[in-house]
Amino acid sequence: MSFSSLVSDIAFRSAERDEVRSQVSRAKSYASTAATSVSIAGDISSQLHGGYSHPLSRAWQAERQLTKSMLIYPLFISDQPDEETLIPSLPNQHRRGLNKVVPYLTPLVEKGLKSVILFGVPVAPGAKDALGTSADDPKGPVIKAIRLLRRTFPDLFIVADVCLCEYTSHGHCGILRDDGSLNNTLSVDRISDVAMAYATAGAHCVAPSDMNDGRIRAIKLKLIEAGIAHQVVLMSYSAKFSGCLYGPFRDAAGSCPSFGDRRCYQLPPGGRGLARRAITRDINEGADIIMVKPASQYLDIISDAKEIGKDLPVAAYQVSGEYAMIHAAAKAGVFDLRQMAEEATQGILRAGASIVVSYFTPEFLDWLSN
Ligand SMILES: NCc1[nH]cc(CCC(=O)O)c1CC(=O)O
Ligand SMILES: [Zn+2]
Ligand SMILES: [Zn+2]
Repeated sequence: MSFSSLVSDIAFRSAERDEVRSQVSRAKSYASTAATSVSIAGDISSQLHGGYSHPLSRAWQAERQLTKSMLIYPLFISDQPDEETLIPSLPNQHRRGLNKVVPYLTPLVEKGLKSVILFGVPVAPGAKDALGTSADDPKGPVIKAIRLLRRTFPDLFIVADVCLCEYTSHGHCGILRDDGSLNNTLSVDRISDVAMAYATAGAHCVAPSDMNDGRIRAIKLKLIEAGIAHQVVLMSYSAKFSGCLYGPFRDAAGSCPSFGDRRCYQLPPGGRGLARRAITRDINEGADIIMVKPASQYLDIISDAKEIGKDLPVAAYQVSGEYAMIHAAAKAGVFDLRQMAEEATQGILRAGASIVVSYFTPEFLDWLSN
């Protein structure tokens, strides 16, 4: 150290010491009058930095820390057993046939993967019709995958997404009337049959994402009637908003509607009140878990869900568009991928979720220690 820098260092230190001394004396005099003065007490409590000066004390600031058991990983199961196709708009994610799924999952399960959610992708010609018949085909990809995964990975928690859009020729999430609108009664009947087929095949959890009115009640009643309600979790996509964030998923699942859109059954992005009503309704109809989707654009809805359903776990689906956006921005040098993935997830947990459906799950298995 040169003489001049030593001098300035000493000067700095003594200035620092003076500052500390004056802080202490200020704090003492404030403390003696604190009982009578709110603003003075406020000055003492303005000293926050000490509370999070260590990595551990920083971690303690979060109500919930992400752990591997909070993550559900979405899988696209093709009806072509040997298929393994990269989905261009969904970085690093593939459509896989049954023969490719187990080799892919084995190392992930070893790293602590706890749960997957299954989406069927029928690509065989003629696999789609107006009623979505292939959704609960016992030889279809989802039912076969449920059985295979239960057998191969006894500790893996299997969620089956329940919807018709991947299986209908028109790509809508239910059965249509002649005028192209959803026939709610027929749709609910069909959706609840599909949920039952997945539950009987061994899914630990069925998750209807169709947004037809009354499907939670219908599914719960069928589960009760069949005597399996005690062993199947019913997770409702209660607050599912329409918008532009499902694009890559629709590429992956081939479920883009052939006409119209999903605005009549998915919620309008501004519909906070409607979301609250849907959440309340689904709780009353027997949902065990409430899901909000998308996640980062709807953090207020996640927090509403936690407030309305105090006694239920809340799940958030960080959807394909959110995931693709983070990848694109990271690639453009806007931020570091890992840091953003962690920050987005932290926001989702902070809002009130304790379950996160995320395409980042394989990365988190590497990044997390528990
Ligand atoms: N009912 C279909 C369904 N189930 C899950 C997603 C979206 C998941 C994602 O974007 O990652 C969708 C898309 C949609 O409603 O079009
Ligand atoms: Zn679906
Ligand atoms: Zn659907």
